[in-house]
Amino acid sequence: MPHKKYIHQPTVINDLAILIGVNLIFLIMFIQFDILEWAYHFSRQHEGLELDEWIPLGLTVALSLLVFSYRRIKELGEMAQKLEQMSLLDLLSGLANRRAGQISLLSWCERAEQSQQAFIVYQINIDKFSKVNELYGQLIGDEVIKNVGQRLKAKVPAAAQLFRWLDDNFIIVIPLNEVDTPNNFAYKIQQSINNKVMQSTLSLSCSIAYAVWQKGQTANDILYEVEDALMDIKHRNKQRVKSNLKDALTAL
Ligand SMILES: Nc1nc2c(ncn2[C@@H]2O[C@H](COP(=O)(O)OP(=O)(O)OP(=O)(O)O)[C@@H](O)[C@H]2O)c(=O)[nH]1
Repeated sequence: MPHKKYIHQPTVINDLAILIGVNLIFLIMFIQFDILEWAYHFSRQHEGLELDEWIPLGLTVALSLLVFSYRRIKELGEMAQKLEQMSLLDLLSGLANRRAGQISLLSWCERAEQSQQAFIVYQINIDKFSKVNELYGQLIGDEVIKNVGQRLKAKVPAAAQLFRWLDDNFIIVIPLNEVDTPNNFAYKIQQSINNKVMQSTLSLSCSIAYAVWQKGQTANDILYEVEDALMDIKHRNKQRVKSNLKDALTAL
């Protein structure tokens, strides 16, 4: 059975109210005009119409339609659930996508605000990825993205989350207490990517920026911060790690 969030509650309440109202009117009519008694006599007087067969048949058809509708509603709910899951997945890498990340970051900020437990957002960008496409073709480029995604996944602990953000960018959100030092974690990630890819001659490197959540920061604030840091190192130099660590630690 799909989760109740996939059932549109206001229309359910509306429809139930209408059904109850209509059935109450029928009930009053049945009592007022002795409908069953009348139907019984009518069917006796008009044996040829076979009403004693048609009426029970009508009831079983109504019951069947009820079961049929219930099963279709259930199917629709399950489909909505699957569509929602698909809308949160990046089809190429199989990782959670940017939409999932944006939704999830809101909860990270909310939880951090309540518990004062900081977290870190890392943004990882493959250096000169467009060259991979140019030299080896888009399909190999796709394989590289998948491969990098798998390497990152292997480095991400259960308490953290990994997203394919955009193009050749990935985001990792991790509680601050899950890393020995934020820089070390960044270097570990960098090492796992700065390698030959898929046993080929193709070698990759990446740039990483990170921002430590500070009290009062919204999801957008921290995303701007990490993106800004990444742009900065991309413009200056590749294969670097940049962060707001000093500011964040003093603010905690
Ligand atoms: N094969 C493949 N390529 C993609 C995909 N998504 C984005 N790209 C390509 O990734 C490239 C991203 O390149 P850019 O962000 O411009 O820069 P870059 O070449 O990585 O250079 P720097 O970021 O400056 O190091 C573009 O050429 C996009 O066409 C994808 O899903 N598959």
